[in-house]
Amino acid sequence: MSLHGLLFLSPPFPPPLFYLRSAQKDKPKFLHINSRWRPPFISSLKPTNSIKLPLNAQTSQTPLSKALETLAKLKPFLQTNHQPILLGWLCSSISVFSLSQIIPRIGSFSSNLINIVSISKLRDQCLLLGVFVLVKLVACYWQQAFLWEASLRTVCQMRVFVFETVLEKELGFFEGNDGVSSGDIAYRITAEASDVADTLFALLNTIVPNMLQLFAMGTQMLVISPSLSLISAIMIPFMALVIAYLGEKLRKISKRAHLSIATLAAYLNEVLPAIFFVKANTGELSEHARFQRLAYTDFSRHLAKKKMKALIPQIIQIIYFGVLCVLCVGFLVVSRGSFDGCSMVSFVTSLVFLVEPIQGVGKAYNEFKQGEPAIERLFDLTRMKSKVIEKPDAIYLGHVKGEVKFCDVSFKYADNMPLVLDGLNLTVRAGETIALVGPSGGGKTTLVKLLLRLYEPSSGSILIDNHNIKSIRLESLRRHVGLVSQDTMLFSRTVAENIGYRDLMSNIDMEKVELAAQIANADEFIRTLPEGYRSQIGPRGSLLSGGQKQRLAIARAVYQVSSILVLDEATSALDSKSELLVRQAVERLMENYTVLVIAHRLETILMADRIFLLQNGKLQELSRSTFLAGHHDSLLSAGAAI
Ligand SMILES: Nc1ncnc2c1ncn2[C@@H]1O[C@H](COP(=O)(O)OP(=O)(O)OP(=O)(O)O)[C@@H](O)[C@H]1O
Repeated sequence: MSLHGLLFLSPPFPPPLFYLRSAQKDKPKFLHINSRWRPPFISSLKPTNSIKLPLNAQTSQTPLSKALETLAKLKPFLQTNHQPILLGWLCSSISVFSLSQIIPRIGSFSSNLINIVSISKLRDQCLLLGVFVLVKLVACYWQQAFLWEASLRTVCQMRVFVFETVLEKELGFFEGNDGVSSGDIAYRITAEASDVADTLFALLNTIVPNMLQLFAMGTQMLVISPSLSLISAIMIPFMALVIAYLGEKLRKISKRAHLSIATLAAYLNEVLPAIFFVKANTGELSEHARFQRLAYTDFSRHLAKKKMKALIPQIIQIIYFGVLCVLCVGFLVVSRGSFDGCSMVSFVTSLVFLVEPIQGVGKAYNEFKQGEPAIERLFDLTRMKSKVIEKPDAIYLGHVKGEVKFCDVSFKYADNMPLVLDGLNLTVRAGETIALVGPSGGGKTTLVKLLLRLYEPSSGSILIDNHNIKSIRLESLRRHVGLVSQDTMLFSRTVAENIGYRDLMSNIDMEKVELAAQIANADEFIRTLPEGYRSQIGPRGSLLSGGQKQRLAIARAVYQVSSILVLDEATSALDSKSELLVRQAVERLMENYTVLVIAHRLETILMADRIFLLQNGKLQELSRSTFLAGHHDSLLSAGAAI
């Protein structure tokens, strides 16, 4: 496996809102970069790591405990946004109050209109009615505006929190050891988080206004007929049971729909970046068939979800009105004569207005059940603690000479997997260059991952200048170990931003950028680009040639002023001129750094001070003559890294 995996899900370049874990680890803060747009709430976003989530739930839960657990996850985020929520609810009570004033006024206004009372009285009534209508409309607008702000802000904070947690995960999480593909992660944080915003809005926009209406209409019914109100009230727990049952069904169907769309997104994420390969191998037909299958699965699952959503309100209405009619008719027959027609009309009118909020609550509950899988899947990403943990007393290394020691290092990717490295020992002196060769799958890349502390060794230790890397701050360690990976990971940014990637959050030093480019033999071609160092290089550096990409990657490693460089030499063949330029750049690096090179070219191997063969988890030093005499050919036939 190549180093491609190391950067497979590299963080995207700063979005408008960017969360920085600064050098002072305990003081995270939000920064805004290159963005004119600034959401009004952003200044009040709380640092996300101040949010404490409840512990994850256990298996075998009832729907209610599951719902409560989901709400508990949202609670800390909602609490930080209590202000717009309360303002929204205040507006909703003003709106309900206005409605309660409008309805009787419309009645008396229309009767006055028919009976032609004085014009001035009609005008006053009309004005008052107009004021209440206006207040209701304005309150209704602000209710929705505040509640949308609360929902979207909550989701924005959740996204930042989840992304921060995802970034802190060890590499294994992204390499699929936990079964989550990068496309799936992206889908959860983008589209599914938007679903959560809709769910939150539905909940917040329903609870208080509907409760108020329920209360107002319930009081009116109680005044008209307490016994008939009691009969109607009996229906509520029964209806709650029906709604809960159907809601649980909807949750399961929604979860399947979420999974199918996430699979579709993950598939596209995998196949579109590989379109070059697909076309070169005329794979369009098979990819089309695969996409069609996935799209059809998604279609059928979403259709099932929509049908269920449409069915639920109908079932609720049929049951509610059916049972209520039977009960009311029975009551009227029993209490014949004691209930006049006018009271009956008022009672039924109130009942109709009472059913509306009950249905609203049912709808909101179903929205919640529909959004619950999205919330679960989003927070699932925050589970599983990284095994690579920075010690609280980890030290910051200002300068290192560059001596690297592997002491008895063993490693396997999972308990049920074979050892990739088996009691490996290696000492690289400061300033020395060693070439690592060996058969494909021999563990060369794994060795590098351990040095960068992207994984933890199963046993043994790795030292840099006699400091165990476990006792060094991760940021400091990775600043001292520069990496030029086989698959040069470049981003859709300018040349300067790609070279000065380390300093994107502060100021990129242009002098250093140019110097690094000169060392990497890249300066010349960069100056021929339309805007020089400010030229955009396209997605993944698509506007550059293979050799130019490699030199840019080398320049990036040089820029970071590492003492130790890991070079995973690209296997892709370059034309002889490009190859010479890259080799010259590598030679320059070898003069100033401790270099571990996973070498694929004979010239590079021969440039190294020492050559090591990594095979069956063990390391064996080869003299130049031994290598040339025997191993060169045998390694080539075994598909080795030369
Ligand atoms: N994330 C992973 N999870 C499980 N196994 C892995 C993972 N990454 C690599 N392996 C396995 O570990 C072994 C060593 O892989 P590694 O990538 O270190 O080899 P390599 O020597 O760099 O190979 P190549 O020269 O082909 O790039 C291989 O058998 C590989 O299948």
